[in-house]
Amino acid sequence: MSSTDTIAAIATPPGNGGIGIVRVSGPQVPRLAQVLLGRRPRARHAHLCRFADAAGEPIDHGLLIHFPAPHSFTGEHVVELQAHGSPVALRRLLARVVELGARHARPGEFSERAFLNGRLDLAQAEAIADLIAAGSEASARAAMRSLDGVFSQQVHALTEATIRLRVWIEAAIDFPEEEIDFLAAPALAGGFAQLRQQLASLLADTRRGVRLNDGLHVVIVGRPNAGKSSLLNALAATERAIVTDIPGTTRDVLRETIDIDGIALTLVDTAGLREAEDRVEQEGIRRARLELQRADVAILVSDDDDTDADRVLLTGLPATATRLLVHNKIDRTAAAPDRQVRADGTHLWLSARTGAGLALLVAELTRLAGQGEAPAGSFSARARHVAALERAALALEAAEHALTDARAGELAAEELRQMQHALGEITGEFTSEDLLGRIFADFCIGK
Ligand SMILES: Nc1nc2c(ncn2[C@@H]2O[C@H](COP(=O)(O)OP(=O)(O)OP(=O)(O)O)[C@@H](O)[C@H]2O)c(=O)[nH]1
Ligand SMILES: [K+]
Ligand SMILES: [Mg+2]
Repeated sequence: MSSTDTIAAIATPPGNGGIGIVRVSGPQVPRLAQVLLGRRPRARHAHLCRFADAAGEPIDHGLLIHFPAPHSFTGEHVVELQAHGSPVALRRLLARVVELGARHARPGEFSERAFLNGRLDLAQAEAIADLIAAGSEASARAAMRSLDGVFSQQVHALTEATIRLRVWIEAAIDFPEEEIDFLAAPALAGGFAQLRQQLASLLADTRRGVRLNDGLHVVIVGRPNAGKSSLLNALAATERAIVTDIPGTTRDVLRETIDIDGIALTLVDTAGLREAEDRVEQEGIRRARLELQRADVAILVSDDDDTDADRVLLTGLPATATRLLVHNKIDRTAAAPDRQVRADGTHLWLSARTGAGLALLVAELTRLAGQGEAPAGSFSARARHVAALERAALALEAAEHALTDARAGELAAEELRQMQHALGEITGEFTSEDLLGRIFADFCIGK
């Protein structure tokens, strides 16, 4: 699949720097490079070049490197123009390239072409964006492993195993008159068990990969005035959130990222939960509940003034999140900092105002972040990969049921086909334009 148009973009970040690069990809590149250089460039050779506009007026001096198709990042003809990192000069250089027949690239369009030309699969392309966006060393290492194909290889191995099982079942359906009933063979049950285990292990690694990538999502909720914003400020050691003694002070969702042991932790402060009359506050409460659904860790802050209301809030916490129940303002009662693990979650007694007991909470968060601590070989992943693996797990379960409960071989084979499809969505063997559009739109321009 090769594109008919040629794309161009400034590939270096905006601002002034030592070097800036204009990248161009597509069929017009050989002609365009020849015009810029004044002769045919040699492949992968750094030519010193005087870049000039149509009238011959110099734009900058720099290097021109031609990567002929298919040995380039995109798999197409690519030329890189390395100039000085002057935004004005780079814009002029880009304008010159556009004048010569290229068009402005959309965000992620180079990577999209690399994917469409089979230079890398979809999970690898996503890893490029994740590497660029990595906020910690752990996440950068993990993204690099995904870019190297560590994650994709495991998905492929699982796909292969799925296909083997499917072929077995389809063969058994096609030859029902065989002496042996292949659908009841112990080897088949063994194959299912192995596949199930392989999938579960990949799902666990992928979930950790998402956490490495996105960090831990910690959402702070509670009644108005419980001290949620005070707690965010104390943890982040900033005066990020407004704190007043007026209930309903926080109305929007506030985020602050902190780093614990190389894992990024996103702290989210939310509007106090209550029956609000005010429309703005109601909207804040709605957003707070939405945030809660995405939480890895939910911190329910209370000041023990209305324990009935807190009990109601406790039942509203999502089952998927780890619960920490913070009893704030111990300075008012002179109680000592404490930690107790109870049936409904881990309880902590502290004071956001004086900082007493705050270390207990930090230790708790460190422990939770540490669970995501990457063993050697961890790769980065995205929520969409987890969703695909979960769909694969459902299909696998259905296939096994179809076979053991109803001996419905055709149904089982169909479910395994669904499973294979779900796995193929991760690496991009099966995609929709819509999905590709969404993925690459989040990339930077020039990548
Ligand atoms: N004594 C004492 N007061 C505290 C403590 N933490 C917060 N407060 C006070 O409690 C009041 C409310 O604090 P906020 O942090 O604004 O509470 P909130 O939960 O964010 O409130 P809303 O945003 O209105 O829902 C303020 O007057 C704080 O100074 C604490 O540990 N001890
Ligand atoms: K308040
Ligand atoms: Mg607040």
